[in-house]
Amino acid sequence: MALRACGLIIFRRCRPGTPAVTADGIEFLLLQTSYGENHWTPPKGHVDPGEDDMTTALRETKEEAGLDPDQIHIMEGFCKELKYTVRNKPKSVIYWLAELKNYDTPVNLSSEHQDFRWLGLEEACKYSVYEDLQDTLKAAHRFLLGHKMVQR
Ligand SMILES: Nc1nc2c(ncn2[C@@H]2O[C@H](COP(=O)(O)OP(=O)(O)OP(=O)(O)OP(=O)(O)OC[C@H]3O[C@@H](n4cnc5c(=O)[nH]c(N)nc54)[C@H](O)[C@@H]3O)[C@@H](O)[C@H]2O)c(=O)[nH]1
Repeated sequence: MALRACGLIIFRRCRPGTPAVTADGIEFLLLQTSYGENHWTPPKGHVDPGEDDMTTALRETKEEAGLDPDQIHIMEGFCKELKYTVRNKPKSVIYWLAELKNYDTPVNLSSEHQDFRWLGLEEACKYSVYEDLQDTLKAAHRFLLGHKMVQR
């Protein structure tokens, strides 16, 4: 059976009236593992037995980034599944998209990660290296640009 993991692509938008760090004001959160290849991904992790996918995504976001469900807003209509192979086993990762409500909310890492960055799309794609994750970030970015009118 395929390994299954779920997570959240967390983004934040610059505060109105302050200079944007990126051209469009959108920044994505990536975490760097403290083990293995020290790779960068959004917060995510394995689904525990009996756990539903969204519960996993929220739990891992809390454990890995220190962000509570009430500090983020899940964007309706965006969900992507990535399929890749880890140690010769198929793995499926489901990502939803979530906005950090307050730009200044601090990120608190667990021992599983050694660093984090808020990055514009171009930089986020450089850090994430995997083509499928890059495509997912680009899709999330396109989705957000289409949602400009409902910016909260
Ligand atoms: N010491 C040590 N310990 C480890 C290691 N490994 C795990 N632990 C322990 O496991 C716990 C983590 O548990 P959770 O948090 O529940 O799970 P996940 O978040 O799912 O975490 P993983 O890191 O297992 O899974 P991936 O991120 O999927 O990376 C696996 C490989 O897949 C590739 N890869 C990654 N992302 C993409 C992508 O988007 N696209 C593509 N195409 N490929 C991608 C890349 O080649 C990468 O090397 C930790 O606490 C550790 O104790 C390790 O090597 N050494």
